Amino acid sequence: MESTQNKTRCPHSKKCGGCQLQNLDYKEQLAHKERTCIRLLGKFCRVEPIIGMENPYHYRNKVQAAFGTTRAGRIISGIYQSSTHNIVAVDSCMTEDEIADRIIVDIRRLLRNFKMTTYNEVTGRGFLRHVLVKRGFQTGEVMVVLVTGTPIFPARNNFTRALLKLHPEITTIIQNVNDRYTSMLLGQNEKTLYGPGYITDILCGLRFRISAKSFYQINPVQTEVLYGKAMEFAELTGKETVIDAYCGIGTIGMVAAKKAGQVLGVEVNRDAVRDARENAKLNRVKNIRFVCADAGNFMVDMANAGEHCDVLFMDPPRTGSDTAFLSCALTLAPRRIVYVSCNPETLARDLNFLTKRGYRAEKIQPVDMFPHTDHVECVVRLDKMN
Ligand SMILES: C[S@@+](CC[C@H](N)C(=O)[O-])C[C@H]1O[C@@H](n2cnc3c(N)ncnc32)[C@H](O)[C@@H]1O
Repeated sequence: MESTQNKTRCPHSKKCGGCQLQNLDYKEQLAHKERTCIRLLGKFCRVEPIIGMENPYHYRNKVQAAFGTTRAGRIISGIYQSSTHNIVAVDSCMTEDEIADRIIVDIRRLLRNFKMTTYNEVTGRGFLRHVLVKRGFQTGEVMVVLVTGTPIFPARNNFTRALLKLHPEITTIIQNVNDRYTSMLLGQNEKTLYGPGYITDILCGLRFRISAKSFYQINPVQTEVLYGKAMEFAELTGKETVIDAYCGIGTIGMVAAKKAGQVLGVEVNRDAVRDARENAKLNRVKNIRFVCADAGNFMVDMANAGEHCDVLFMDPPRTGSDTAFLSCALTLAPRRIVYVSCNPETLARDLNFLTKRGYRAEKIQPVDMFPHTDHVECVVRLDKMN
């Protein structure tokens, strides 16, 4: 009988805790996720077989590493041990982009060469806290964000030059200052040290600009599968008024705009909305506009103004949506809701609300966006009952 152990079992797994399913082979992981979806969502309608990846390794286009110094004075970089601020030294990870991992290792080496320090969260002293790397898998463009505890960057130009010499594939370098005692990775202030301050990537045939603080799906291969299902479920004919709620940089709305009358995107993150507006221009999409607002407040305003919507796409964060949003969605009464979710538990809660108030779940499609972890993405089609 074939072993159920994953052949590339990770040496850091016990301390890191990020890949909860890495001891199962990939087929078993998919079966496990499918069972979770059926347990949580099966009461709403049939759950389709999960769509997995052909190559479920190094799929993450966004990699972040915490930097610190051991008691012996050695600089380390890696991942926080789950639920702690202890850094587990990791140079490569089976889920992360390999180019991004190599850049982070070289930044660590450069710190030593430049005699630069790492930030100490307890004393509030020191320089480098985190490094964030984002790579456009289609374009090859690479963003490096150096998150520092202080705005003062002594050897800035020489450091930037040395990094670019080692990694000419880097297209932009940003310094982000985060001097607060917080678990948030990025601070408010950022300064572009090299390049345009953003990268672009191509998804579903469209080009998207991505800033440091904007959300972009971390597995672009499966995102195309996910969005493909979302569009299939929406069954747009070219005439509809569509809302893309929690729209990020406008990806779902822009794909939908090709087949809709008009699209309105709403997103709370200002940088993401700026990206979304630029993305509409970049792709010459004229039938879309974006509003920077809390999605719940936006829906209340839409409902109060008696606005109309045929199809509502919603893709909230892991916490799911809220009652203000869902109640006003009922008032707007779109004939179809396409709900994209990265958390089947909050999805079940929100489906419970909607299916008790006039909507029926017609299709549920799990997509594996996060191999080796226990996270699973789903797209659901809900139709309004007459
Ligand atoms: C899971 S992401 C989805 C983004 C986009 N649909 C995509 O596929 O790339 C959720 C987005 O919701 C935004 N968000 C979180 N809370 C929000 C709120 N209360 N109102 C509007 N947007 C919110 C986040 O900034 C993030 O961009």
